Amino acid sequence: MCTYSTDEQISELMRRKRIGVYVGIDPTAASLHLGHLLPLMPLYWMYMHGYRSITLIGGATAKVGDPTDRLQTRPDIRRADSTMYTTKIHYQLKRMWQNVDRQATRYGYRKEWAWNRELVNNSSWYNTTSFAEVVSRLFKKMRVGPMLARETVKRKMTEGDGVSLAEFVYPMMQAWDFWKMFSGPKGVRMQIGGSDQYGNITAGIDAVKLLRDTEPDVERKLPPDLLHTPVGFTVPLLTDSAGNKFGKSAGNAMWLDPFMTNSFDLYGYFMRRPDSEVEKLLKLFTFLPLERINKIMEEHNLDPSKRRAHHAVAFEVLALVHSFQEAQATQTRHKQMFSKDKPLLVTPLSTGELSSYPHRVTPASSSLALSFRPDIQLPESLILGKSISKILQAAGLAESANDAHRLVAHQGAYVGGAPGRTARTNEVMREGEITFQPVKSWFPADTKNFLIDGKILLLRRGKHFVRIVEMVSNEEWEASGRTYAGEPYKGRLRMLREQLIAANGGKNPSPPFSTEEVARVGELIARMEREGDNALEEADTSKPPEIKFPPERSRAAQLLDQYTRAQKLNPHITLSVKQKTAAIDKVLRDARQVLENKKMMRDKALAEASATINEKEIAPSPHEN
Ligand SMILES: Nc1ncnc2c1ncn2[C@@H]1O[C@H](COP(=O)(O)OP(=O)(O)OP(=O)(O)O)[C@@H](O)[C@H]1O
Ligand SMILES: N[C@@H](Cc1ccc(O)cc1)C(=O)O
Repeated sequence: MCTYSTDEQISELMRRKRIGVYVGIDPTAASLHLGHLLPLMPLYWMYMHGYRSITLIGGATAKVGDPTDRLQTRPDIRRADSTMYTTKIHYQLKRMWQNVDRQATRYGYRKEWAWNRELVNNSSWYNTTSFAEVVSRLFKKMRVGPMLARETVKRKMTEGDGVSLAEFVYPMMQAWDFWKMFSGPKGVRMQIGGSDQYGNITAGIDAVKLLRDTEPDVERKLPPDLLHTPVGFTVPLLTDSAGNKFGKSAGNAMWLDPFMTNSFDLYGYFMRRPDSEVEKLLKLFTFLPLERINKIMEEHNLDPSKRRAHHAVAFEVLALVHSFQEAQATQTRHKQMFSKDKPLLVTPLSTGELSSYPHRVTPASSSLALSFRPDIQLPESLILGKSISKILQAAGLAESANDAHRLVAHQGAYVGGAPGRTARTNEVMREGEITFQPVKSWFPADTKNFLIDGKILLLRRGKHFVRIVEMVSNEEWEASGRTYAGEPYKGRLRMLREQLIAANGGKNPSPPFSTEEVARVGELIARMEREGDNALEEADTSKPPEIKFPPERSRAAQLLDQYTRAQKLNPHITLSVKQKTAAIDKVLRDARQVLENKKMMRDKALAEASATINEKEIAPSPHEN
């Protein structure tokens, strides 16, 4: 770790004052990634030791884009995307903060009054600070020479596509954030970042000192002593095997969004790390005390093939990023998959997977928040033509239209827009900032007043369940073959039934699907949603599951029963008809295989039985003669 103040100064500052500390992240992609955890871990540690800890979303800075270590200017982000990224990252950070509390309890830390955390967005001050203020307070005093001498600026100017004025002042925007939180009640004294942020953080420290020392308002002037000294530190960068920084720009990120990198793959990433790295990873990525890490390493070294240390780090990261239950479920699946006794064909649904289905909308459940897909698409005919209750239901935020009505009546649903306004008078929220107002019943035609960039609608149930709805044209929706909850003439039951029949050559399967088969369809569809068509291939390798036939009842009643179960397992299907049919087809093939095996076995058993009978008939009985 590298500090921009001596270690002694920093220790003394932290000993004498509960300083505020922050990590900033620009929402320039739809998710955080593993690399972000590295600066966040020391922030979390400081939180657990009573320092005011702040995660800052760079809603304003993202509009410029940090040029550090880049040769090409970042492409502009469309407003709709930037709203989506900001919202998603906001809720990811929020969920991780909740998990930090849970992990801290697991490790015996007791939450105290001093534990203080905050999630802020720099748009909140950039949208109100005047340009003249920044120019006169900061730009006027900053010297261009040292800024021009920065390696990253020189390289981009000579080897890259040049440096725009906005990019040139980017470090000053970051510095202004530092100053805002340094001089205000947050009392921020420290900024943490990856080692690529060294230049920005040191530039920030210089700027904060300058702003502190040139404060014109005597009432606000802070003394230049240790307690009012900005400091910073950087953490090493997480790199891939070729030494490239892990991140969005390099295109090698392991995303923390389970829909972008599923839990199984995230776990697998840690399982594949070389033995030489794993101890370091345990120290960087977990809250395990050092003695525990030493113990784990001792046990690991006794039999490295068991990869004990790898499992430990993978488990801890998943518990922090997703949830403890998800970590447990993924670990079980991983062990089953790679255990020496052959893998199960159907890995059990994890807690997260099971709770991902909107019929379980219970805002208190954390694992639901994990698998609750925040970004979805819905057609224009719904968004612009139907009531907000219908939209809430279709977005999976309400179980039924009635539930949605109740929700709206009790002001439990929110829509992204300017606070204090109504559907009639709403103004789109300020760029880079995410604000909500309670949903009130309004005419369907008014929903358009909440559309950001003409196509994004933000909806929220309670505090945590957010949906970023992208409105697509009706043609696109039809072509995708998707359905939404409550869509007229497209009940999932009806569609699934039609597809099952279609997959069976136009006839009702005979015998009808068993409960296990229907469950498998549901599971395969859920996995395909997350993993793509690979889910089918993976499941292909071992023997099909044992199928129990349902008791004799009317075939129609049984079918209906099974479709209902399938729907419950996965009512929010966003796969195309083709993909769903493929899943069903696969289950049918397996079922046929089982039937054939059973038939073969039955034939064999019959043949053996008849041979025995024949033998009996032929062999003379001991009593004969
Ligand atoms: N691979 C990584 N290892 C360590 N820290 C990282 C890594 N990637 C990002 N960070 C840190 O996370 C913080 C926020 O980074 P941010 O998302 O704003 O940019 P970024 O991920 O570096 O983006 P890009 O890849 O587009 O440059 C910074 O402190 C940055 O140094
Ligand atoms: N510049 C940082 C993000 C950041 C933005 C604003 C800040 O105040 C701090 C950090 C990065 O791109 O990695």
